[in-house]
Amino acid sequence: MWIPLFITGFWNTNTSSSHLWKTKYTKGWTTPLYFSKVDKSFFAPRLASIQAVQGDLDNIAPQWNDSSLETTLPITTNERPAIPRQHFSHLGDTLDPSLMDSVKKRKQRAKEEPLCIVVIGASGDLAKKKTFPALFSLYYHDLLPKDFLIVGYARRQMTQEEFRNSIMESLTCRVIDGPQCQRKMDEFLPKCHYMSGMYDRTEDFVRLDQFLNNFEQSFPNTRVDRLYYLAVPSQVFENVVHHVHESGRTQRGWNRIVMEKPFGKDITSYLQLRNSLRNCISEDEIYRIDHYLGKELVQNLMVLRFANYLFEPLWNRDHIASIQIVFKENFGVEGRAGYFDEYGIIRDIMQNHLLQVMALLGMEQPVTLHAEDIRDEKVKFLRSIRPLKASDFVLGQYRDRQNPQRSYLSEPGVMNDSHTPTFAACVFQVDNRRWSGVPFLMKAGKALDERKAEIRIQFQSVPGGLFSQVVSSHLPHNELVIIVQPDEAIYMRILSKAPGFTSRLEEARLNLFYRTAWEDSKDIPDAYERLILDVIHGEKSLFIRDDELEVAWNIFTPSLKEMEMAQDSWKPILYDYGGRGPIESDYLAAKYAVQWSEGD
Ligand SMILES: NC(=O)C1=CN([C@@H]2O[C@H](COP(=O)(O)OP(=O)(O)OC[C@H]3O[C@@H](n4cnc5c(N)ncnc54)[C@H](OP(=O)(O)O)[C@@H]3O)[C@@H](O)[C@H]2O)C=CC1
Ligand SMILES: O=C1O[C@H](COP(=O)(O)O)[C@@H](O)[C@H](O)[C@H]1O
Repeated sequence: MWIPLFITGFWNTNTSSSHLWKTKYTKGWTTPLYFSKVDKSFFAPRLASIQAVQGDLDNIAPQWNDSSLETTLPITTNERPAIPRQHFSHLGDTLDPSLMDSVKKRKQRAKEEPLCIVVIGASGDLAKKKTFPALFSLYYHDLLPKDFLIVGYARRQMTQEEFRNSIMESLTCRVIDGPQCQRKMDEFLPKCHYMSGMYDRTEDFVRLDQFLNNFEQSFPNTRVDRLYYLAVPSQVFENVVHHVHESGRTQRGWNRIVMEKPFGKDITSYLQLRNSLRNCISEDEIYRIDHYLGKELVQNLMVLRFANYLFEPLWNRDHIASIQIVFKENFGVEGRAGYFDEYGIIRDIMQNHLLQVMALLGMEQPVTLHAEDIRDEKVKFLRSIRPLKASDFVLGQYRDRQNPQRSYLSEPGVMNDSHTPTFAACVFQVDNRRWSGVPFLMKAGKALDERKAEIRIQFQSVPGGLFSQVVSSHLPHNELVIIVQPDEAIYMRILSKAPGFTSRLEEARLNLFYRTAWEDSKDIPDAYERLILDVIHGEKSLFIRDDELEVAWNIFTPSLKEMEMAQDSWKPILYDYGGRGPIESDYLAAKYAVQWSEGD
């Protein structure tokens, strides 16, 4: 049985949502969607969710009988649906009320318990650009506990005033509302303190502990929690965690430690780090952060795939020709050589952020939305990825011929002959039934032509030559494009007949631009806000489990070792600051009959 379902929307009629089933023809747009072999059990949950969007369940329910299913179902709205941001989690909420009860209780408790937040590496780029602004934003939105204290800790000497000035420079209010914002900043900054100390000196951590104890003592009859945020390179983790364990734990509440990626430099150093940390902290207390998992569009990947009927049947080797995951930044390392030169772009971006995105694109549907089920599926998928060889890569390093001071090699702290790549492109093969033969291409680079993170899913070419007289060359692939940042969007590139007396085919887009589709899209929280809040709530689904990391390092380690062993053969190709990166990355893609298609 084929059932046409018309979803009709328009902007300029008087029909209200209570006319939902009465209006058949309206101005505006009408999209017929055909489903085959469907029955009531297929439609019910989907209509319920269209419904939830409209908040009008009672109008649909009376129409819900077998005869209405066999006819056209016109759904009419008098405005573009404003889908609430929390819609999917709301559906999740109703799925498991007992779980939601415990989550609510945890959130409530977290709000009431005083909290000490210690940012280790507070003098650095991450702390300044992301951690403190996120903490401020949580404060601004009244999401931090009523009583809290923030301590920045690093080796650099700074006065309280210098420290507060340095974080003030990067605080902004997501929702601009002038005086309120300034007032909140004035309240927030005095709660931030700086302490200079070494990462390997017991006395310094004892001093830190005393400072935190003083705060705790103002709350004699309640639990007080501690959150340590490690905004330092991973070679420092072991020392810091050891000292926190020895002299920095509170006995009055929970202790949680957030660690930044990359965790280690390869499989050996990761396992060594993991084993050594296990002597000091439990898996429960560790939050391995990968902030790409907190980005709105990355969060939407599972919804897009599994809450829609449309994509999943096409989501495999029979229909998809290639997948590209691209990260570009239009600025260089800018003072972060202390960290970056040791790690390079593969460990900085690919092994974590982009691989996580790839896992969400490639994994099977999890059994439930619970953290462990999602992470189980990611691990299964990651295990199907063939380990990379050096020859799967093109490496690059930026230089600026006009302004040599901006070249990577001129960065303070970078060795004259550093081979650290600031650009890499590579191709993955996935050995499983769904993806065998589909190349997954990844590209990441600093100092390129623009700042962008995006995913492109290219579908197979249309078979047959129906349009060969209209289009001289091959029909272009349909492409699903997901712009993670900036200007979040999801759109589909399709072919369409140009309007008018012509039979010309032109590329067109089916668009979902967040900025115009959702009124509150300017209020999308930064990934770090979400993730830090999750740490405070003890919610782990967006954090990386240890076995995920182990597999991730297994994929990259063989290539990294090869590059290290034969450094001269794997010298990065120099590319111009502000350009597209080495042309060799185009040749790499061409080997798989793919063209990087960023930019349109
Ligand atoms: N910057 C960003 O946008 C992001 C960074 N990250 C991750 O955060 C971590 C820190 O990155 P970022 O802040 O950019 O790096 P920085 O180079 O700014 O380092 C942060 C701080 O760590 C200390 N530090 C740096 N290098 C060393 C070293 N070799 N040994 C000991 N201490 C060192 C310095 O503090 P001091 O000398 O004062 O002790 C520095 O201020 C990295 O793991 C990175 O992957 C993750 C997401 C985004
Ligand atoms: O983890 C990192 O991410 C940032 C980019 O983060 P984004 O949210 O601005 O895309 C990158 O600059 C940095 O090198 C890296 O460590």
